[in-house]
Amino acid sequence: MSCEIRGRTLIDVGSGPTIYQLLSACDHFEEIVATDYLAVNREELARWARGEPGAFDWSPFIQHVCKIEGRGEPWQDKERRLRERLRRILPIDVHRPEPLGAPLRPPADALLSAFCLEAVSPDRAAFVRALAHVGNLLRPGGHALLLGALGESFYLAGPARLPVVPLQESDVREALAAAGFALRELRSYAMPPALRTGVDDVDGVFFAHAQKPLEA
Ligand SMILES: C[S@@+](CC[C@H](N)C(=O)[O-])C[C@H]1O[C@@H](n2cnc3c(N)ncnc32)[C@H](O)[C@@H]1O
Repeated sequence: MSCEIRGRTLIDVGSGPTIYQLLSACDHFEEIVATDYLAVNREELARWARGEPGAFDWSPFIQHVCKIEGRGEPWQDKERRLRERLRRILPIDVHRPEPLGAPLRPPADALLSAFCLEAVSPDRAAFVRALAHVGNLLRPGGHALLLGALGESFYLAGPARLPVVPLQESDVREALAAAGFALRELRSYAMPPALRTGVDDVDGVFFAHAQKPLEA
């Protein structure tokens, strides 16, 4: 993560039941706010944060992240740090202009969202609106880091076939501009054949770093 992306609060939009996306980010913020629409996902995250028996075992993922970060940090230290910093797990609906139901106080220094906005938006116009809504959680000058699917129209979650709005890189670029963000970096990666397992029809993933402009 770029050394300029740090601060007091990071909000993760549509966390699901997962923490992989927070493992490196948690070193750069005092507080992590996780969010999800579904109570079942928030409860699973809370079980992990409390270290309850039976919660999903993220330790192999934490060990792997420590290895690729290459600082020789014991993985237990990172696990402890993320648990300490993950203080709030809140309900969210990105389709509302006020996604948390009330303003985040203080607004976040950075926003992270992985595979959420395109998965919950029925079309590109709704994706743009969702981006603008989550932008309301950020302070002026705050950073948005988005990870998402390209060219995906569905994914399977157990027996459910969930629709996704298929995006091209140009759609991501245009949506960020239309939602009022300044694009800093956009990278795309093609999905290697070995990862095309049939649980979705994703073509690739994008990584976007954008910034909310400073107020005039
Ligand atoms: C594909 S999952 C991604 C979860 C996680 N970020 C990850 O990378 O694995 C999309 C998430 O969006 C959540 N979601 C569904 N509707 C939503 C809404 N209206 N607002 C915010 N999140 C929503 C789902 O509950 C789900 O956890």
